[in-house]
Amino acid sequence: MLGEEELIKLFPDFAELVQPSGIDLPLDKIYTQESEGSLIDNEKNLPEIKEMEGPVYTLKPHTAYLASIDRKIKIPKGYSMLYLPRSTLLRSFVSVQTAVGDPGFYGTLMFMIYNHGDYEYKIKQGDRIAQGVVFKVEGSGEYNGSYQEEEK
Ligand SMILES: Nc1ccn([C@H]2C[C@H](O)[C@@H](COP(=O)(O)OP(=O)(O)OP(=O)(O)O)O2)c(=O)n1
Repeated sequence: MLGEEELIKLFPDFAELVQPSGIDLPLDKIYTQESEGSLIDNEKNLPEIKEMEGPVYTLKPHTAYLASIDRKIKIPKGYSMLYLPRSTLLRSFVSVQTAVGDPGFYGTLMFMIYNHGDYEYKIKQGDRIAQGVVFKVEGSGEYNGSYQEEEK
């Protein structure tokens, strides 16, 4: 796992968010689900989503949302990221569901937030919701999937 000094060099856009062994990831926007979706024979049909009005978002009980992370991220080739929820959210009955950040990925991270509680939960744009931890990958390939964006 990489520490602060390496992370600042590899993720300069996130310099002020670097922690001793990871990078804090701030919430940008929250989206609601607006239609059905499917995954059949690797044919993806993502549900339509609608941006909620911010900057303070109210998460209804027992409801799932998508959450985009502030600023685009570039994961350098040879490194992979895993995303873990901020424990304050877990202590508040809210989970952040994530997956793997592949070597070479560039774009906006999109996580799922679920309010497991019986009460509403309020969260503001800019607040940190997860921490990314970075690992060196031996013999790494490079991501070129459907969520890759073009670097400017
Ligand atoms: N919770 C997450 C986890 C990852 N990613 C980003 C970084 C990953 O490098 C990229 C692709 O993630 P996956 O490989 O998990 O996605 P799929 O396998 O579904 O997509 P593809 O078929 O394009 O590989 O999406 C994301 O936006 N949100």
